[in-house]
Amino acid sequence: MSKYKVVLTGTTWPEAYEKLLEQCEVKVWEGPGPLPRDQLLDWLADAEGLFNVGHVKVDEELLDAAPNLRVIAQSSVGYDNIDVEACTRKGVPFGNTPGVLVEATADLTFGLLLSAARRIHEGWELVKAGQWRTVYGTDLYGKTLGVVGLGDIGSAVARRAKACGMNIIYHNRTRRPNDEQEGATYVSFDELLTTSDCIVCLVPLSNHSRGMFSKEQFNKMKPTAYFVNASRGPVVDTQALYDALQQNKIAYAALDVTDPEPIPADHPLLSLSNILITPHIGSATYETRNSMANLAAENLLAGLSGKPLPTCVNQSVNYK
Ligand SMILES: NC(=O)C1=CN([C@@H]2O[C@H](COP(=O)(O)OP(=O)(O)OC[C@H]3O[C@@H](n4cnc5c(N)ncnc54)[C@H](O)[C@@H]3O)[C@@H](O)[C@H]2O)C=CC1
Ligand SMILES: O=C(O)C(=O)CO
Repeated sequence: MSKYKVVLTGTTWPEAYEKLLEQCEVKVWEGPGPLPRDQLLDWLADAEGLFNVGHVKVDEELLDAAPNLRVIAQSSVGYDNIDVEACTRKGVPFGNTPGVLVEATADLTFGLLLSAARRIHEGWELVKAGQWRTVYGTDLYGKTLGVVGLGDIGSAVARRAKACGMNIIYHNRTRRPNDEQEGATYVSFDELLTTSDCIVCLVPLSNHSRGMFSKEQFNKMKPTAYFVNASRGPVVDTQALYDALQQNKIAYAALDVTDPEPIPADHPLLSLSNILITPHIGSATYETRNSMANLAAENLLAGLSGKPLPTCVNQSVNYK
């Protein structure tokens, strides 16, 4: 039987790659740097499957350059880089990787909050500089955590925070009865902003959420507030965040995602003392990234063989 023609926008994990090689003839971009757009479009001319390792933009242009494309699989749960409506219109199922990365991302997100609150990273820098002195932070115990975007990951963060004695409030597009049974309280966005001691953002990037944290929102927060963003950088107005931190409108920010991303070393945010930034590593554990790649490979191989994708975003084209 002839092998399926598949394009990988970058290298993936060995276990998943071996699974693909069993059934696919692959073109994989191994660098240096990101896959050039013209090279990708050229490779897609006869491709039946696209395995999107990063967040390469999938739009009309790309879909028109890939007339034989039967499935797109992405090794991430967020898919703001994918024009899902266009994929659906062209009958191309798209699979992401929900679920498998929840605990790892929740660990990192809560770890950012804890490190910011207790200045763990600052203490380590001082020790390395030969300065053994106390660095004061703030308790999490008894404080109010406001989660904006209480979905799979947000709920896992809330579980961690509850175990640390925090009170949980949330604002969401959908109510979460199970989380409310566990003690979370639904509030308006404004009430969350004005009453939270710590705020964690875990919403998908969309036309609704883009820029949802801007000057108006930071001005409503407590001057003692800790702000954590592990969703997508453009959910936050970066200039507004810089101003809020620089003018002490909020106490501290901890980000795993930025806008722009990667953030340049000379960016003004990096000159501030009340911020901590990690390079989009929420799901970056060996176990989790391997699981994500395996699930993406399952999605791709299912689509190539005309079977429903295990985790398909546009279900209307998942069952042809
Ligand atoms: N930093 C990292 O490495 C990672 C970041 N992420 C980001 O986290 C996001 C959330 O992932 P999951 O929890 O798996 O998704 P999810 O779909 O389970 O939860 C998202 C929640 O946000 C809510 N929501 C959507 N728009 C909203 C808005 N405008 N205002 C308030 N709530 C809103 C939804 O109702 C939903 O409950 C992903 O879309 C991705 O952007 C995900 C994994 C890793
Ligand atoms: O899964 C996602 O959406 C990420 O950001 C990377 O894990």
